[in-house]
Amino acid sequence: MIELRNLTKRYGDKTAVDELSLTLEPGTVTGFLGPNGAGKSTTMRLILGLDAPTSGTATIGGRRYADLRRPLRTIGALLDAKAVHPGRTGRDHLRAMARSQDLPARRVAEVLELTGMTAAARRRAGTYSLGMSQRLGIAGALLGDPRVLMLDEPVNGLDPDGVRWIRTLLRGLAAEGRTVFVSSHLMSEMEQTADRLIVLGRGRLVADEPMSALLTAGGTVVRGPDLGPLAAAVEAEAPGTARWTGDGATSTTELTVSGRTPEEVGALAHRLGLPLHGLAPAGRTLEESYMNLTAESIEYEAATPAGGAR
Ligand SMILES: Nc1ncnc2c1ncn2[C@@H]1O[C@H](COP(=O)(O)OP(=O)(O)OP(=O)(O)O)[C@@H](O)[C@H]1O
Repeated sequence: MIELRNLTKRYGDKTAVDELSLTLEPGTVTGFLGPNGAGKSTTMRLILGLDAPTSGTATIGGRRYADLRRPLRTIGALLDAKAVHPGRTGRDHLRAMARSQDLPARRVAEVLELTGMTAAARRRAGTYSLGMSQRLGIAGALLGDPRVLMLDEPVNGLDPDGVRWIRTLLRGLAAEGRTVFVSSHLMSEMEQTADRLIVLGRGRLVADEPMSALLTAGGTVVRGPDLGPLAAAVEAEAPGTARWTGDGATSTTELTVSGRTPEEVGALAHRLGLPLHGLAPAGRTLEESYMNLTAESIEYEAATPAGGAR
């Protein structure tokens, strides 16, 4: 179990993590999402004691990382797959890790097998592709057979086969009663892997929900050639509930209206005499729910293309 209590990290006047309180439970895969710069990696570094919190605490099974005698037996982590000595073979890297934690050498062969890295184990890590480095990183995280796994973007660089493999692996680890905490930007992947989602925005908790709740989040997506009057009418009645969500690539605009059913939005469009091309409940995919949740907290946003929907 991982517990964060009012965890805060400031770099100068930048607050990377802001009063974050969470409990991550055994037996579940918890997904960690948020826009670039939201503070996900910083949170993970604070849990591993790689950075000191400005205030608040992060504990694993009730103890700070620094107080764990053999940390790899308690928590396995993958933060940066390329943080391996390039001149060392994958096997030597894992052997050194195993020795430092008094783990039996046979465990190295086991995790190499588990991650499909046996054949590449005698090659130098510097020659590995990103996907192979990710696998080696996961092998390292599993080495101590820990009850808690924490992985930062583990599917980054993996081929479709690898993506499916890690999904099955993480689900299996949670089914064994382990605590699995995993960040990703791949919504469709998270939708299939995580039981619970934690969304961070500008260092703060934006949402902490079971996946099932996020996938059935209310609201309506409406599409049509000219939804400006509809957006204005919705905003006049309930400010902050209408949001342009189309990509601006076609002449059809798309509006997401929170807190209203398709029937209500359809009736309003009818009263305004607006033609519609589509009307459907919102939040049916994780990506839609996520975009709604993080709209306010995106720091690094690309400009909408000229003539776009915004
Ligand atoms: N060592 C540091 N010194 C100064 N600022 C930092 C440092 N580490 C992180 N930050 C800042 O803290 C904020 C959070 O960064 P962090 O890397 O935790 O975000 P993230 O959610 O992991 O982003 P991404 O999805 O892009 O990986 C950013 O504004 C970042 O610039």
